[in-house]
Amino acid sequence: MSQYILEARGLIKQFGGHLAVGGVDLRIERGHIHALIGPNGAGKTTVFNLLTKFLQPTAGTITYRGNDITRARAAEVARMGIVRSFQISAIFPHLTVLDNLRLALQRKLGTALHFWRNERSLDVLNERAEELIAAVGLTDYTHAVAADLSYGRRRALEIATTLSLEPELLLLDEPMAGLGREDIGTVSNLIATVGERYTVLMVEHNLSVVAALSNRITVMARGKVLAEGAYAEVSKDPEVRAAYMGAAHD
Ligand SMILES: Nc1ncnc2c1ncn2[C@@H]1O[C@H](COP(=O)(O)OP(=O)(O)OP(=O)(O)O)[C@@H](O)[C@H]1O
Repeated sequence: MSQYILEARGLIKQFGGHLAVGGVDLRIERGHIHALIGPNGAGKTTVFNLLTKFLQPTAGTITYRGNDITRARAAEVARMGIVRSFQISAIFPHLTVLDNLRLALQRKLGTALHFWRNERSLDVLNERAEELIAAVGLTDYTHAVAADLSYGRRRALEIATTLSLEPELLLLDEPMAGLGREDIGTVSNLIATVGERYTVLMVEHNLSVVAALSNRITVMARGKVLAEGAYAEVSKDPEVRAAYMGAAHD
């Protein structure tokens, strides 16, 4: 078994005449929290869209657990265990935390019509929902309505609904976006915990969070990979500093 759960080679995405991703190689090691960073417009979201098959690459290959998924469909790769948070795991604001989880689990089982007839399967569902709620630290909020939760707890709920799909590779799209300082600490700790069980690839602009959480980072600028490695090394790279970190820290 390769140490890399996902490998992208020579990824290119052209939008009309615009080269959004211009030949990106990316390797995600199993068990790592890997961050994809770079200034606005670098191509990070486009890479996420290519990996999750929301977009088809103009050229290049993507291999997941040794399988070529370059031409696979989004639903297929999700079933294979590449699950993206925040875009697809919409939560229902008027439902409780428990009901959001039950719904997410029910969707996954695809037994919407028959499910509620069988009380035992309902119990199994409740048990799993409660496990997931505990895993993201929301047990005290099990019966709270999602809309009443703080932003940080809502994000925790989003992570729980994503985990309900049993991912192997979890893609987090700017998990700190819109959070206040206190919530950043909570969600950051949660990602660290989640990272003990799952491989994580995250796009994140908050460099302190990236520095604290990531085993490895890839820096993109203008559609290309500028550098890759541990945060401590990469953050010293003059080219990276000039393109991104220097600008962010000055
Ligand atoms: N659907 C599209 N059609 C045309 N151009 C696009 C499309 N999606 C992205 N682009 C362009 O591709 C480039 C890369 O965009 P992308 O959103 O991937 O960058 P990003 O690194 O995620 O930026 P940000 O940090 O601001 O989210 C940008 O110039 C953007 O305008």
